[in-house]
Formats: sequence, structure tokens, C-alpha cells
Amino acid sequence: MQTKPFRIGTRGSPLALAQASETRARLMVAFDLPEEMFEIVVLSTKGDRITDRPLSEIGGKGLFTEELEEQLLSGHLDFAVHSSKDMPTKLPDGLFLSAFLPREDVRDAVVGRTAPTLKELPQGATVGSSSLRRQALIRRLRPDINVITFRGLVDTRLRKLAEGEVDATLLAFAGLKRLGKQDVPTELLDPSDFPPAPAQGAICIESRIGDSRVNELLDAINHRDTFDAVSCERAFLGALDGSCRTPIAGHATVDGDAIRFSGMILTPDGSRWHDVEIEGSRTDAAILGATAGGTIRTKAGTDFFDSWA
Ligand SMILES: NCc1[nH]cc(CCC(=O)O)c1CC(=O)O
Repeated sequence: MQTKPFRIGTRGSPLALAQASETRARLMVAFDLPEEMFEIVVLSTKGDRITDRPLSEIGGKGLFTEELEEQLLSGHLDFAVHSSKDMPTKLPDGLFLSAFLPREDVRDAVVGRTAPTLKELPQGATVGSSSLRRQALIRRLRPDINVITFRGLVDTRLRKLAEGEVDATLLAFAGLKRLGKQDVPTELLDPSDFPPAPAQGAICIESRIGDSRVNELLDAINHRDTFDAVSCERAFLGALDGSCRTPIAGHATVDGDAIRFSGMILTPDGSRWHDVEIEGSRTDAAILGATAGGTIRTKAGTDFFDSWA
């Protein structure tokens, strides 16, 4: 083992820092290494700097990753820790997702001020969310709800809620848990009627292809169930690429040698949707996800994607 510390790249948000620390802690335990062997290097990304517009408007892909990936490719970082949900389906040449940590709870959480649950919110209530998927899923269940764009750090969103700007907001339960805010939600949404985003709740680690010193280290903390489930979900997303303004949900679960996937695409107003379910061997995780993507594309037809683009 080298004596120079490994350089771990991360964004500077409290959630990103928590994820980088968790990764470092797992490596320290796995290899019985002191904290000094891992240097956490904080970088600011475009997604961090532009906070007043929905991500889908700024351009979507790579907003939270570009700066980290440049530093990986130039050798200034050894690996980078990300929320898998924020990762583009195509990575730059030379980089790959080498490991996933055990997945957190995948569910979306409601933080309600004027009522605890989506169902009980008053007629015409205002809900803050800038995720296209959450907006569409809310409207699908409650067409009367007024959804407004709501971005920024978790604390900023909770402050806006407390100040009365909205009746409720939706956040990933995983993020809240990692920030020690597991008691904040007033409702946890069932994935069967409020399916999560592909890769929600999973931390991934990105590194250089062929960097065996680093990749052997990361392989020791890779969680295979999460790796396969997220690979399936990302392949589904990849098969639907080119329609990044489409609300997309997808969730895979691993059970022994089997993997089960459900996916959904919706119109932004939540008035129409298509879903798909597929099951198979987990060795085919990515193939199954891509197949599900093809199936749902065919089901929906091109006019579904064209109807609001
Ligand atoms: N782009 C924001 C983002 N990326 C990952 C998470 C939550 C943690 C996760 O899903 O792993 C969040 C915040 C949210 O959706 O509430």
C-alpha cells in the first residue's frame, strides 16, 4: 500500500460531504487505514453554482459531475463520490462507475406543513419540487395541486417550507437520512404508486478505467446488489436517452439470483403514463433494463415523446 493519501473528489454540499465521509469510513474499516490516508477534495460544479433554474432547463447532463471528471482524468483525483441519481448515463471515455455503496431507502418523502400526506393536502395546495418526475407523479395523483419549482440545498428547501412558501415539498428519504434528518418526513411514498428515480438512494464511486491500484481498493467496498440494481435502472434510463425532459421513474430489486424491474414514463402534467415490468437473471441486469426501455418506448409510441417536446 502506498503512503501518499488517496484523493477523493466530491461536491461541497452537506449531502455530498456526508457521502464522501461515508465512503472514506468504509475504506478505513475495510483496509484498517487511518483517516490521513484519504484526502477529501471539494470542488464546485455548475449544478452547485446555478441554483435559480430547474436542472432540466440548464442542460441536464453532467451538471454535477463535469468538474470532478476533469480532475479525475488529469490525475488530480483518484476517485470521485457521487449520488448515482445525478450521474449521466454516458460517462467520459476512460472513466467508469467502479463501486456502489449499500443502497439507502429508495422512497420519496413528503415534508408537509399544512397536511402530512399528499392525499390530505388542501385542494389547490402548492408543492415545491423541481424534479420533472416528482412534478408529474404529484399531478397524476392530485391534478389540483399547484407544483412550483423548488431547488437548492435540503436546508434551503426546508426553510422555504417553514416560511410558508409552499404547503409541502418532496425530497429523497435517502438524502434526509444521510443528513441526520430522518425525522423530518411526514409521509413516505410507496414505490408502487410513487416510483423513485433510477439510481435514487445509491452512492457511487467513479474512477479511471485501468487504474488497478485504486480499483482494487474500491472493489473491496462494492455492494453487489446495489451495483446490479442500479446498473439495470441506468440501462433503462440510457435506452430512453435523448428525451431527458421526460419524467422517468425506475426501480430494480435483487432477490437471490433474480432481479425485478419496474419503470414508468409520464407526460409532465401526469395525465398520461406508461409502465413496464420485467424480471430475469441478475447477470443480465443491464440487458433487462435496456429491454424494458425499448418496451416502454414502443408502448408509448413516438407521439408520446413529441407531444410536449
Ligand atoms: N439532485 C439532487 C439529489 N441527488 C441525490 C439526492 C438524494 C440522495 C439520493 O437519491 O441518493 C438529491 C436530493 C433529492 O432528490 O432530494
